[in-house]
Amino acid sequence: MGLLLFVQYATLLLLGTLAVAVFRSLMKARKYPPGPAAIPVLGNLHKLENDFRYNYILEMSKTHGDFTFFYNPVLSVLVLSSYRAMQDLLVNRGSKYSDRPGSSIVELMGTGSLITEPFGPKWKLQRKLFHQHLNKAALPQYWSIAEHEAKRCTLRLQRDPNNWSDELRLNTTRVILGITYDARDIFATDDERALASGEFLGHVIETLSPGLFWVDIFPSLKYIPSWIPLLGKEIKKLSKWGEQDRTVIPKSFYVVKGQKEAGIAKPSFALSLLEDNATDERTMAWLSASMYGGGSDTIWTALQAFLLAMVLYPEAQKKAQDEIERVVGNDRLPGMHDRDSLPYVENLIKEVLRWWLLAPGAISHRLMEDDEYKGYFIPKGTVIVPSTWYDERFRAKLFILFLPSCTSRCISRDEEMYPDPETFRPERFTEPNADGQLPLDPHKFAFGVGRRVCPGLDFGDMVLFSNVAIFLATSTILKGLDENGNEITPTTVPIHPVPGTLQVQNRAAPINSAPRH
Ligand code: HEM
Repeated sequence: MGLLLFVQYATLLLLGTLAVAVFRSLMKARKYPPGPAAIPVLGNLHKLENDFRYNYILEMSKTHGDFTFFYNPVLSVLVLSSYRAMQDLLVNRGSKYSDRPGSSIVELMGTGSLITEPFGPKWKLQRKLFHQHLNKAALPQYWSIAEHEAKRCTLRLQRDPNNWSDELRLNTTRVILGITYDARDIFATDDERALASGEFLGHVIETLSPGLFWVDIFPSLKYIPSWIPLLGKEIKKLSKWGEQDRTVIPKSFYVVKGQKEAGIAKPSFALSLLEDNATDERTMAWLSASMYGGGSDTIWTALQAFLLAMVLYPEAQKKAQDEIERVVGNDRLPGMHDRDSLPYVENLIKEVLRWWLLAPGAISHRLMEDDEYKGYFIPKGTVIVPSTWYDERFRAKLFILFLPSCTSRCISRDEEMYPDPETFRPERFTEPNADGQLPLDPHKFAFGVGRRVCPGLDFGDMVLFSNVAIFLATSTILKGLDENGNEITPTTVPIHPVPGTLQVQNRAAPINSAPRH
């Protein structure tokens, strides 16, 4: 071995030893929250990549308690596994824990949305505008559109249950784009506006997956020329997404603006923003786009979960149908005014939210300053994951990343709170535990916790009720049959059952009758 080579090896060895020593002293000096064992330099975040599965995190939370820390020198992740930890950090320390990852990506793409907006005054204003239109008192104006679409969807499902997933998708798209832009002329899921909104949502989701992009970790990389291998490719991809979204997404908003100027605009969220001159036009356009971003996939998924639960748990379906028949009768459809008189249906909706909620809107937060919790140090910039469920779409490319998909999966499987948690049982919400407490209403976590809690909660819940009540009053969903006449039992994972696995039968209330308002 030449002298030069020897010196090189020796230097490397020295640097390595130094790195390990620095790492060890850092880990010692700072008492990080519990997590799997860390290795020098990489920390332990790489463990998530190996087996970032719901079970793995559940396992971790059993070992480490309410929170598990995945350390890495450039990006750490704190997974919150209990409602208590979420309350402590996201609610009680909301001013520190309400930022989002991904802001440098959004900046690079030149897009926007309430979902990705960094915590601050601009975010606050947008929340206020959202709230003005989607608060509880504002909801009655949307009842008829939600019910109309629920009836339309049910009718189409009765005619062709094979297409159920697309029909539910179309239903939520028409409701959301309907209230946002009065765009009700969407008749298929491949409508340009629906497709563009769906793609935009996909981009938002990826943007929010912490560490999926290097530029999110090192924002100055955005200046890297696109011809540089690997990193340049990332910049190119994000720039292309940005261009695509910027070209298509604001279009619907400007259609409404044109209609307003021509005096032919019908009431919509976008029109109200324009009439109130609520903020600058660009922000209004992206804020309107956030409606679809936040509301479409979430309601769609909850409705799929509802159908799946009805197929797998026919006794729950029957009980809900009996209640509707008893309270509402068979001459008309159930409406929002009936809601308080339908406790079983109400609990069924809670159970849907608990049992299977894949909320792509379940979004991680970013800690804005160093913090200490229960004696542990949590560094500024740590990504806070108030949920612990894996979804393929959020899979990270690099050893440092991943993301959650659902705020509720772990809490929803808390056996103390929800005994036999994998079973769908609406009755559980009427059964007090040994301390006389009823189980936590899943609305309290399925829509997020803290200052960034879903601003579409009441609206989304209203759309869910309309669909569930109208569907159950008019239809029964059954397992489909294979070519030999044998029942097909859809699986719960993945959530989407294959077309052909369901049958929908007409029943009781006539679909064309009106709900009572
Ligand atoms: C079943 C229906 C829905 C579920 C389960 C759901 C769930 C969620 C969750 C878990 C979050 C993240 C909260 C957090 O970061 O802590 C969220 C955020 C959000 N949701 Fe929803 N959502 C639903 C419906 C809707 C609807 C109908 C809209 C709009 C019309 C909407 C708009 C939003 C927006 C804009 C955000 C981001 C808020 C922010 O970052 O400040 N969501 N949602």
